[in-house]
Parts: sequence; C-alpha cells; structure tokens
Amino acid sequence: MTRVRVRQHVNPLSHKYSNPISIPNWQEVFADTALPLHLDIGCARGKFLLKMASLYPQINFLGIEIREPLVKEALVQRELLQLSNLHFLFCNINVSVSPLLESLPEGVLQWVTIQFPDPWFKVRHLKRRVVQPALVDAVAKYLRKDGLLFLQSDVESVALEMCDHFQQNPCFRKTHQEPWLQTNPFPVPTEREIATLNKNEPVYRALYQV
Ligand SMILES: C[S@@+](CC[C@H](N)C(=O)[O-])C[C@H]1O[C@@H](n2cnc3c(N)ncnc32)[C@H](O)[C@@H]1O
Repeated sequence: MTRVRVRQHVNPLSHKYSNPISIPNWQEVFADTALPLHLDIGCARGKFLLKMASLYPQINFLGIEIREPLVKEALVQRELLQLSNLHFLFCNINVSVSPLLESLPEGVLQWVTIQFPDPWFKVRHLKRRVVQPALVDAVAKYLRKDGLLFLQSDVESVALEMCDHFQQNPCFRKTHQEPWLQTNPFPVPTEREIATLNKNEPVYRALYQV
C-alpha cells in the first residue's frame, strides 16, 4: 500500500483545528461497547493500535489523531483487518477531550496512552504540547478506578513535563520507584519508539494508576 504523505506537524491551536468533533454512535463503532477501552492520544498511522486490537479482542481501542489523512489511512487498515474492537477519530484532543470522554459508556476507560507527543521545543510553542491541565483533569475524571495511564517520549524534558502535569493532580500515582519505567508494559512498540530504539537512544517512560 502507498503511504499517505502528510505534514510532519500541524499547529493544534490554529483555527482549522478548533471545531469540536461530532461524537460517534459508539454502538455503530464497536461490536461490544461494554468492553474496557484503551484510548491512544496522538496515534499517527495507528500501527500500534492495529496490532494491539488484533492481539486483544476483549479490549476496545480508540486512536485519536489531528492529521486527518492518517486517520483515513488507519481506518482503511482497520477495515482490511476486519477489527470490530478498533476505531480512529480525526480530532484535536485539546478541543474535544471532555465531550469525547463524557460520551463514552460509563466506566469503560481503562487505559490512556500518550506516546512520543510532538515536542514543540520553542518556548513560544509550548502551548501546542498535547498534555495541558484540561486534558489531565478530563483523564482524571473519566479513567476508571483500576485505570492506568502510560506516557513515553524520547525527549526527557517532554517526558518530565508530562509527568509534572499529571502529578499535580492528586488522582495519579506513579507505579514505580525509579524515575523511569525500564520496559514498555505493552508487547507492541509504537513507530516512533521503534525508530528511537533502532538509533540506540533512550526512551523515558512512566506508568500511573488512579
Ligand atoms: C510524534 S507523533 C507520535 C505518534 C505515535 N504515538 C508514535 O509513538 O509513533 C505525535 C502524534 O500526535 C498527533 N497530535 C499532536 N497534537 C495532537 C492533538 N492536539 N490532538 C490529536 N493528535 C495530536 C500528531 O499529529 C502526531 O501524529
């Protein structure tokens, strides 16, 4: 299959991405809406979720991505694999996180992953980073009691900033003593993770429970 070419980054604060999503009918999206749900924020081409959804049919997976062509491409792959426990949404999570999470069947949100978010290094661009206080509050509100939050980045300052944001909310408790989790709790690495590990560069990971 030809790989869709897309811009490397889009500005999530631009007017183009300011519209909230229309919430899907979850009954039409997932074969069984009562299954636990894994939400992956910034899923890009969705390779991680396509593999996870094949491995774990008893979990529903939802990928959120702001670059629409990637979402279209991922949905084609989902159709080819006939996965009824996987969906992808074109969405600016910073605009839509509350209505999206509120719309989910009650108590299903078990996993949230934010993996290798865009780093936006310039000081004037820090507001574009995906982990913002409103996102933390919404995840805290809707993650179920046995829920888990997994963060990873190849940029230590970005990983630290994500951890700081979540640790400022008393809901989240880190599950490990050491500063960073040594191994990925999932059997499937993301595309960015594979590229980082192939360069023998470090990955900074943290796992939180609520
Ligand atoms: C560096 S990529 C990492 C992709 C994937 N998680 C991985 O580890 O390979 C970050 C992704 O987050 C998406 N993204 C950035 N801001 C977003 C936002 N506000 N809402 C949804 N997706 C966003 C980007 O378009 C990009 O695909």
